[in-house]
Amino acid sequence: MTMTETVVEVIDVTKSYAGGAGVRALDGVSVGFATGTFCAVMGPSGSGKSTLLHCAAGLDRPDSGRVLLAGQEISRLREPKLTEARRRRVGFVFQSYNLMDSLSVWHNVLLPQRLAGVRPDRDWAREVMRRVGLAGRENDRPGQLSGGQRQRVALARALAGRPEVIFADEPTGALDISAGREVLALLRDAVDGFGDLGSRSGERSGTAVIMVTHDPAAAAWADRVVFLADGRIVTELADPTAEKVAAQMTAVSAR
Ligand SMILES: Nc1ncnc2c1ncn2[C@@H]1O[C@H](COP(=O)(O)OP(=O)(O)OP(=O)(O)O)[C@@H](O)[C@H]1O
Repeated sequence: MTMTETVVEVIDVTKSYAGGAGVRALDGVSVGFATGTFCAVMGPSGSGKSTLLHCAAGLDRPDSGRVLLAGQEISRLREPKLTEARRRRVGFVFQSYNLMDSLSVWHNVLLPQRLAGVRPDRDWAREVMRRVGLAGRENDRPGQLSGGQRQRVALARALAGRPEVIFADEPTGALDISAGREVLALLRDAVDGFGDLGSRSGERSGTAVIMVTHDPAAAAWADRVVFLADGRIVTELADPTAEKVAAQMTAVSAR
């Protein structure tokens, strides 16, 4: 059973930004994210959610503290080793899709592997396209697709590399409720089962998802919600419902 293994471990991380009054965006954050689980990160605007996501994903470097990705300390890695670790283990889904409009859907999905110099696994990429409901749209350009379809391409791109963890920053922020729900259901599926098909060893149950969101209904798809305020983790919730998350957000915002 791999459920209790930790895929991302953030240990006493601090991060400040030079501008303004020297804001401490993260103030000694320690949190672990288990393999094959879905965790939402919530908190008021400016509480440090994106900074946490970026530090945990190796997109940004902490001032102090450590980040372990699948046991490897990425907070100490320099380029190009950091990029390599990210490409090997991590998928990303952003609010604004971040697709290349000049490339077909298919080439967008394969792009991270191409950039990593890995031979793309086309059979798996086709399977992933089917899973996200976009089989047959491979030759379309992103501009021909709806927002929800574009985000599903972004998810296919993330899954195509068989990541151990997908970092999602407001993945439903630009979508209407029904398109958002489809994306959340797919993230849930990726955690619950896509990994069985995608895993090389066959041992792993699914990919982990770490998702920043402002929406209690989106957070309710997760197994666990951690709440940030002023750069610290203040509380967390297991088996969330939208109502419980909204109540906790109100309490956290009133601090
Ligand atoms: N590049 C930057 N330069 C200067 N300050 C920054 C930068 N990025 C974030 N900050 C500051 O760090 C703090 C945490 O920001 P962060 O974006 O992580 O919060 P957040 O919880 O994701 O906010 P939001 O919900 O509004 O996206 C804020 O005070 C923000 O103004």
